[in-house]
Amino acid sequence: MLVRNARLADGRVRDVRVEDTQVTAVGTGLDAVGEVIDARERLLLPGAIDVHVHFREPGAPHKETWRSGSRSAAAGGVTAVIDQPNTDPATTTGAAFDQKELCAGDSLVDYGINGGVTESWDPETLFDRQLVALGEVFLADSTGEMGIDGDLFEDAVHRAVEAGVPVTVHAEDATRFDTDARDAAGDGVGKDADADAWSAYRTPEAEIAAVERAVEVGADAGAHLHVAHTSTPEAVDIVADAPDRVTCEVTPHHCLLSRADLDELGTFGRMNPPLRSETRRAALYERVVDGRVDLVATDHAPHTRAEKEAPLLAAPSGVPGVETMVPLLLAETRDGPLTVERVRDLTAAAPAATFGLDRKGRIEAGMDADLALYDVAQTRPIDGARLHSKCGWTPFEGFEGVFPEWTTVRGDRAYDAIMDTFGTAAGENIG
Ligand SMILES: NC(=O)N[C@@H](CC(=O)O)C(=O)O
Ligand SMILES: [Zn+2]
Ligand SMILES: [Zn+2]
Repeated sequence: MLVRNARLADGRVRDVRVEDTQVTAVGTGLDAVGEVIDARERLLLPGAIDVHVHFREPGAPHKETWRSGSRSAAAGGVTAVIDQPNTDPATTTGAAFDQKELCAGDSLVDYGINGGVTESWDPETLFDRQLVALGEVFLADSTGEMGIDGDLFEDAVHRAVEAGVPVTVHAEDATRFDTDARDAAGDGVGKDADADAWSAYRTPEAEIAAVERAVEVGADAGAHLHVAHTSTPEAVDIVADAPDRVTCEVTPHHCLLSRADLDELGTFGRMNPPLRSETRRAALYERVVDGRVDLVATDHAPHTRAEKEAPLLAAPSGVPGVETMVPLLLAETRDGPLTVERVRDLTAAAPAATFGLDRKGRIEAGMDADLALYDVAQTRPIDGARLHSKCGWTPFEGFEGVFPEWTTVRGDRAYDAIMDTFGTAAGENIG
């Protein structure tokens, strides 16, 4: 196929030739091969790589399956995902890894699988598999109750260094949570709940202290340490001041939502780490814009509406996001502070570089033909009912988004917006 006259993120207008699974040329006036797609006035981006998703299989297919989650990804311009280990069973042994890999066979997009750490993990068999990273390693309980203590964390980091894999960490220190604030939560349900109590409970200091400690452990061990879903500017600054092999990600929800939105969101806005003050949100987003933050990832954590329609302390933590990440960020290039190049780097080039995915993240000859085409002039309000995740809702209801016209995974059409249809191609393990 030949994508003719596409605008690339840096503003150049180029033809992009795709043969079989790869981009074979980027240039002007290229000879046609196969189908020719007129991409004039359209933006062509490398498929985004979401390094932090929870696709829920095995264990909770009523929340999400590899099929539904990967459709949601493709419809949002995401062509590869990395799945986290808090499934059931947790991905803490070789056998559990194999079980997840079977489920991931249903994925429409490429995928990596991370390995998890609990008291009962089996590092021997786990490191025998093709992990992308160890993690997210939970330093405090979140969905799946996989919080571990400091000694086990140090041990796990050392083993990861021996195995040559990065460590992704969920950094919150539960000893610094404000349990009185949690216990003061009323019994309102769903949108009527006092969800701000969750933000008061899981304090900024709990994240800052845990990131400080994790970075120390990682640096001492010579690890590649990646801090998941950093939600405070202070934590980003600790990572930015650490050696090069310490990296961090920030989610769209921590950039675009704050405690001020919790009246509206109620328990649908409960997640870990929680939404922060408007002041911290703005300072965090500033760091995403100026390059102190390495990359954006969604922490796509779907739970059903019925599960979220509960009192604050009974509702599960987490929000979906894999389908809305690139659309929201591209909308922010129209009237917000981001440039299209920065969006490309945050969602594709940097995730690929951080996790060593050599054939992904850039549009160049020899790279996988993971592509998404956008008309940045066209935004539409995000509507939870039209998204493809099983959960059927979004914390970004009504926000403007720039959605892809189509997405390809290694040269195959994975998503076509005109008919809202999906391809049949199978995603591959990139671990
Ligand atoms: N972020 C969340 O609030 N929840 C995540 C787990 C996690 O990333 O902590 C989930 O799996 O539901
Ligand atoms: Zn987490
Ligand atoms: Zn997560």
